[in-house]
Amino acid sequence: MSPPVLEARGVHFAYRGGPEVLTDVSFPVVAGRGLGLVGESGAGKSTLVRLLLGLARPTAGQVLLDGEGLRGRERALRRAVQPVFQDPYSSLDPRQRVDRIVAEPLRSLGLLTSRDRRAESARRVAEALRWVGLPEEAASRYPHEFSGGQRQRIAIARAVVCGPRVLLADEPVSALDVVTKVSLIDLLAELRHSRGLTVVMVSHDLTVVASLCEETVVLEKGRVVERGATAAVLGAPGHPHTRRLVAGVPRLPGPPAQRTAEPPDSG
Ligand SMILES: Nc1ncnc2c1ncn2[C@@H]1O[C@H](COP(=O)(O)OP(=O)(O)OP(=O)(O)O)[C@@H](O)[C@H]1O
Repeated sequence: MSPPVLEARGVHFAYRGGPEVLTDVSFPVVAGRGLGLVGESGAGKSTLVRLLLGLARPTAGQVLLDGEGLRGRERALRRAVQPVFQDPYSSLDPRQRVDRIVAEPLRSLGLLTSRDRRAESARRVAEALRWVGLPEEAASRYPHEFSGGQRQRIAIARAVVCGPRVLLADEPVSALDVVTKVSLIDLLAELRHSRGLTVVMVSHDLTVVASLCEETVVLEKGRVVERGATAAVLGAPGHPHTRRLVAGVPRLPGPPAQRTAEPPDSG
């Protein structure tokens, strides 16, 4: 059996001089199975994302890509795992045009190999923009010319342009209004199928996790307190922390109860 595409194995982490913020965290990311990372603010989700992206090293334990440690494999990791961050305003360089922003992974990973690299880059950027539902002419514009939802699409185009296997999304929709949020979730679901992407998603919003992820890992104060199939973890939570998270999901009020029809006046 092939190893998980990505795995945290006995991961511990402390920021310099600080207390441990992740303790013995282990879980596999199985190719094709979306994984949600949930937990209260400060639980360590974003820190874990940084470790999974190789932006910081565990103080003990390991992050594995295809069953092997990351040391010396930074390029393979970047090729396989691409991030999408929360804030579509700060994550795109306002001085660069969209074509340059989206092509960045192609350039930095040395993936433009044909003789006419400009043409190859333009073709691949146009293709990525199409995958995320943006018109080709978006390539020649600047980030400030787009709405928040469109900017997040640009960030997703940049993430998928190099054909990664995993999209690691840290609160990718939490800065957006509900309608835009739903359309982006639909886009991520579609990319999962059309591009064969495995999505790992950090979200405060359990409904987002439930709609996109087959597996869920629940973190509390840097420890995994529950993990498994999302339907089981969120549907019938076994740990008090998960029960609190589930109980905190706001529910829309139902339609007003229909007034029972008055019996016809027989009088
Ligand atoms: N750069 C840093 N230096 C020191 N401590 C940090 C740093 N970043 C985060 N922490 C601490 O690490 C712990 C975990 O933070 P982290 O941001 O990973 O949690 P989180 O679950 O992503 O929270 P949120 O949902 O609010 O984003 C917290 O106690 C936080 O204060």
